[in-house]
Amino acid sequence: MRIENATLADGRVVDVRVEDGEITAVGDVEGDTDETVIDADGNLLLPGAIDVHVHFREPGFEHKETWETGSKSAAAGGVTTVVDQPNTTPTTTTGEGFDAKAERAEHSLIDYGINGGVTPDWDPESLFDRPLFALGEVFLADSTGDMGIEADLFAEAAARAAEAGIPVTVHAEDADLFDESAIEGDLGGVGRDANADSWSAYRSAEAEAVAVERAARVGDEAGAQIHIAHTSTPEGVDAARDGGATCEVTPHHLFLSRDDLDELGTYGRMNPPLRSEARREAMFERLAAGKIDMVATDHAPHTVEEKEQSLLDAPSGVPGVETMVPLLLGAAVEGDLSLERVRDVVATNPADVFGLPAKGKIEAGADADLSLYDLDSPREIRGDDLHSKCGWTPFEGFTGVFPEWTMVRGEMVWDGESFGDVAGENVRE
Ligand SMILES: NC(=O)N[C@@H](CC(=O)O)C(=O)O
Ligand SMILES: [Zn+2]
Ligand SMILES: [Zn+2]
Repeated sequence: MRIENATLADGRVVDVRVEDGEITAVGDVEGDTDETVIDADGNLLLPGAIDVHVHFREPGFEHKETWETGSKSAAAGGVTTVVDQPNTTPTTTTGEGFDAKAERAEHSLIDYGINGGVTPDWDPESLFDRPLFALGEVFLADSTGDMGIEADLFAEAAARAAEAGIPVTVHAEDADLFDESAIEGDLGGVGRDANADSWSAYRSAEAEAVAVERAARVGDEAGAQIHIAHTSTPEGVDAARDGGATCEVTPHHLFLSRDDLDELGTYGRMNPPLRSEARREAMFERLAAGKIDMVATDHAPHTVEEKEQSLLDAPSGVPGVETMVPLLLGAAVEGDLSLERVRDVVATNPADVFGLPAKGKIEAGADADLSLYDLDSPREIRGDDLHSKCGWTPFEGFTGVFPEWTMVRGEMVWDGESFGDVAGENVRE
């Protein structure tokens, strides 16, 4: 197969040859009359995005998402590799738990990694026996699934991960610094009528910075590679960098703030919570300046029915895997971010940090995980148009640039209208 006349993020206009699922040449590629030709029409060709933080909910919560619906949503948003988190039922904290998830993951249309989690009753021996992507997300405070652990168990987990040579992804919030008084009294009605700003006051910014600092220090002492999940504050990002850890930011912490909670209500409840507009801007600046390693979505779908409850009863989390690249490209079109930066934070850097040499780049020898974008055709984001099972988005009405098509290892998984019959593979096997 030959992709003709594609513009890369660095501005080069090239042809790309794809053979047996791999990129074999980039540049002026000799024409071959026998092969399939895809005309890129001068549009932007990006390496498939790698989202190292999704919750595809299977096994256990198939009413929220499945590997099939989650991976379709990802593909339609230009994501070709995802990493799933352990707060499913059973939890991915034992070899058996891993196997149960691996069986479901065979329904994925895109490539994937499976993280192993830590709970007091985990079984590190059998868990580390499996092809883990990373240890994580390790919850230092309770979130969906109530998998928060104590300090000594975290230290033990970091030591074991160091021994096994795998990174540790940490959900860093310190529950001792949560402000319980913020969630007392009248928190409004259900759904969009709830006072979700209380959630942001409750799970304080300080609780993140302190936990990040500790995670980096404990990881350093254990000799473990620490990656901080969903940093939501500039203080958290700076603490990660100072402590020698890498970090990710979610699209919702880049594009939404406490100012949006009036409208979002419980649909804007997530952990860590939305922050002030000033902190959101500071996060965006750090991303643009190369101080945040990657964007990862923390795609955490819950149904409308579940969100239509009081602030304390509605579960935490928002979907996002399909809108990550579209929103970032929308920002690039506005001049807020360079295209190379978008490429780096969604593909190149996650591949580097997590050791995926065949992924995240457009060059000979890499997997042909690719997406094509027409930057002249941004469109309005609407929950109804997206493919997650949950059926809603916190970015309703925002503008995004969606892919014309997406391929995984040379196979068309999304052609802009329908999904191909592609079998995703575990990137660690
Ligand atoms: N982020 C969230 O608010 N929720 C996530 C769990 C998590 O990542 O903390 C979920 O699984 O629903
Ligand atoms: Zn988390
Ligand atoms: Zn998460």
